[in-house]
Amino acid sequence: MITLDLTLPDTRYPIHIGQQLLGRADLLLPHIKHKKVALISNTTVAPLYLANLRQALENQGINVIPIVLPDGEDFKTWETLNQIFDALLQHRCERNTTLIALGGGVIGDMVGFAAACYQRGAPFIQIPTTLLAQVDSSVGGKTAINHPLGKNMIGVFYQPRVVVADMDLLDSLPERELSAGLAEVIKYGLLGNLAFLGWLEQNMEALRAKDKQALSYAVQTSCAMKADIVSQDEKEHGVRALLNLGHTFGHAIEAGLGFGTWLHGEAVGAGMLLAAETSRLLGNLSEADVQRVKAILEQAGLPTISPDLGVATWLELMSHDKKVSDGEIRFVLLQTLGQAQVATVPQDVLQQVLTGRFISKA
Ligand SMILES: NC(=O)c1ccc[n+]([C@@H]2O[C@H](COP(=O)([O-])OP(=O)(O)OC[C@H]3O[C@@H](n4cnc5c(N)ncnc54)[C@H](O)[C@@H]3O)[C@@H](O)[C@H]2O)c1
Ligand SMILES: O=C(O)C(=O)C[C@@H](O)[C@H](O)[C@H](O)COP(=O)(O)O
Ligand SMILES: [Zn+2]
Repeated sequence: MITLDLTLPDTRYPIHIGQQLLGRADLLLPHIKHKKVALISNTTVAPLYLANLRQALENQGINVIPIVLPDGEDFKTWETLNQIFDALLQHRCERNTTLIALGGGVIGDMVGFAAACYQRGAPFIQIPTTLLAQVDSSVGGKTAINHPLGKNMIGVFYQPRVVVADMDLLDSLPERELSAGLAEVIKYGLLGNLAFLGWLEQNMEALRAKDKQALSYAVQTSCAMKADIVSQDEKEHGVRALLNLGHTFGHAIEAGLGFGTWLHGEAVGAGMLLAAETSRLLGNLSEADVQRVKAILEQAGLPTISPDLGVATWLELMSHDKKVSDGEIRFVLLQTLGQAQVATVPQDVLQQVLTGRFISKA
């Protein structure tokens, strides 16, 4: 096991990465101050892993309240959030009851939001069970639910007390979900670490075969980069926006097609290619660079052609992006491969991208 540290002005927390960690109550106990926890998961993950973790905690004298939510991005809503609050209140959970998120990014984002709101702030712990959640969503404290008009529109920044990423939990992860997680991993290479991008190109087969060493290295490198960025800019006033590479386009795909139609990682992957194409049209990337981005997405098993939403719909959806400032859409683009920046894009360039070769013609 290796442990990274995320240090912020008001808090710091460990990110444990390794194998056989799910039963390691000793990693959680220092962060659980009262002897009651709400263990929150979904109908897919709970049957696989909830009992194991529950037993480990109960063996230490912890009272565990299991809460099992419906599964899916389309359940990242007020209604599901309210189910958490109903259960917490019915079981007389207190302000000091720790909420544990056991699941992918949807569970993590909702449990974090619930924890931030419940009695004005209960402690919470992230136990990410997808690659995407292990490399990205469990770290950094962005929590949210969706709104029909846009992704993650209602939420707060609220940090977990500890993150435990167990590579063994990925054994049961479907191939499509693994690929979706790889999109966020590739994102780190593109936005700030060219050497890592090269490593990913060399090791993509091992990652897709769920080689534990390769996965562990990818999770460590991703979390180290995210922790470094978040520690400089917790609330996204500056450099943290770079973690949004591909997301302005990607969130439009998710909302435009209906949440859950394309996976978040798939939409981000296709969005990163649109960002690369935009960067080429602005003179920053070469055609070879764009083809390199396309190739690594294909290697990861990700789609590279975005749905044709129609330019007006694209623009309308992207106008809700959280980086919009004074009505102007701000994109994360590439200066070179391995270096990102936030920039606006002239309308004619945007029009070209949204009707171009990476948009479905069907
Ligand atoms: N807060 C952040 O910084 C941040 C970062 C990236 C993404 N996100 C959010 O995360 C969400 C996407 O997360 P995700 O890709 O983990 O999706 P997800 O949470 O929907 O999980 C994907 C699917 O895999 C299942 N699953 C989870 N773990 C499993 C396991 N070990 N074995 C078998 N099945 C398993 C889930 O039940 C679900 O069906 C999006 O809502 C996105 O907006 C947030
Ligand atoms: O942690 C961040 O910052 C990110 O932007 C990570 C993204 O991968 C993630 O999808 C995030 O939820 C998107 O943020 P949003 O502010 O655009 O909703
Ligand atoms: Zn993301």
